[in-house]
Amino acid sequence: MSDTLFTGPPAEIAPGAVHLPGWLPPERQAALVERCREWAAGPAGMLRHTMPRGGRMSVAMTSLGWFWRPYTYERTLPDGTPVRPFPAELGALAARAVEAAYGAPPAPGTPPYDVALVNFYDADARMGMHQDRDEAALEPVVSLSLGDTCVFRFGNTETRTRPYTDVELRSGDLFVFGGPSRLAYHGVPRTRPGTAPPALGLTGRLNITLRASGLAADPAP
Ligand SMILES: O=C(O)CCC(=O)C(=O)O
Ligand SMILES: [Fe+2]
Repeated sequence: MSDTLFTGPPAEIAPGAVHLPGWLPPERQAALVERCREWAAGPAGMLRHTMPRGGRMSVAMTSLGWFWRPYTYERTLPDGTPVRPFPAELGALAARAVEAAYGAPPAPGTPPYDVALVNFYDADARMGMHQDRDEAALEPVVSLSLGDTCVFRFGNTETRTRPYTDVELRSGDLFVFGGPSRLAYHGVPRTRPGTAPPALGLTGRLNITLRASGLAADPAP
């Protein structure tokens, strides 16, 4: 099947929420999967976080730039080890993604993209409806999907429930949500195991979100 079958024009799913199918070419997808393998190796590793009420997330994740755990960003890992730095290549990717979604790159002087969450979904992993609201900045969230297709549920800012739109996110798809949709509830009710492009050598789904934390890199002591 042609990879270009799924490339298409940007689709506005909600005001400020844009889906760009097949935005990342296959060779860039493969390179990014390799980078994810490096990032997953440490020092934080892929963690399935425990939620405040005791449940364990089914998605395994690591973060770059800042250490995310429910529901905060920290400058170091729990044992004091520095967090793996946010790679410059991801900052450049975020800027290109914002431009592709909205027609203009992030304005000069806006809070920089400085944190990436790398999420891994095995066949059983899901992510419940939530808002991305641990950031102190409201720059758009940039989301890249690799590997298995998933159902991405994109809702509204008021409730975890309807109205929402289910979108299939395939390997290479870009989804950007900002502006009036920046705090919309969203989640991943399921993936479609075995749908990853074979050339990626990936069993499961990776999702990378790029965000501006809005947090000071070197807060005053
Ligand atoms: O896996 C996805 O597509 C969504 C991930 C997500 O919502 C998050 O990391 O906050
Ligand atoms: Fe999210």
